[in-house]
Amino acid sequence: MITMDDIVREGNPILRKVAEPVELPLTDEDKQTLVDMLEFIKNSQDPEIAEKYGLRPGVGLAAPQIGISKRLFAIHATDENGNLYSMGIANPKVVSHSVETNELENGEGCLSVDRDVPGLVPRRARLTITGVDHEGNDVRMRLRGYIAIVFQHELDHLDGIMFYDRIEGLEDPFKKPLPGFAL
Ligand SMILES: OCN(O)CCCc1ccccc1
Ligand code: NI
Repeated sequence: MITMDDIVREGNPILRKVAEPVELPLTDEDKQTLVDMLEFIKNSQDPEIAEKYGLRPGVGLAAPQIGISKRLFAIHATDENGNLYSMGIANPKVVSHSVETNELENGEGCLSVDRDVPGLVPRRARLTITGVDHEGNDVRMRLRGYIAIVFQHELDHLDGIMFYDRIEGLEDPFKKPLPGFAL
């Protein structure tokens, strides 16, 4: 089972890589990765299991966070209407999105970030994504509200983007100092 020891923390370059698409149909290995990530997220939300194994609760997990630079992530989250999204997705693609943005009023966090980084994280209010789920089925989902935000947090991980990169006016804490002559 995946535990916090398997979760890569900020500073590890894998979190800044653009992850590779996976071959289709899904290999058994990639299916297992999605199943393992989904199991971790469910475990992290179970008070007993989370307590027993010291898991930090999360609603999503992207493969780069467990050291696998592939376009795979898993989500186990309930939206404002009580709809549960519990799935693994391979090669997710945003096929359309709103101009309108939305953000969680308390900002975001990340299992790969062991510190609080306050600030609003602007995200698309609505988006349509396609992909392949952990059972190999094609999926197409129109997302809005909380679940749209969760999906975008995970999608960003596949492109090497961390939530704090999107906080207005926050200098990227890991930006390399520019050579002397640059402003
Ligand atoms: O990448 C997953 N992760 O680090 C766990 C937290 C996910 C998450 C947290 C706040 C808002 C959206 C998504
Ligand atoms: Ni994250």
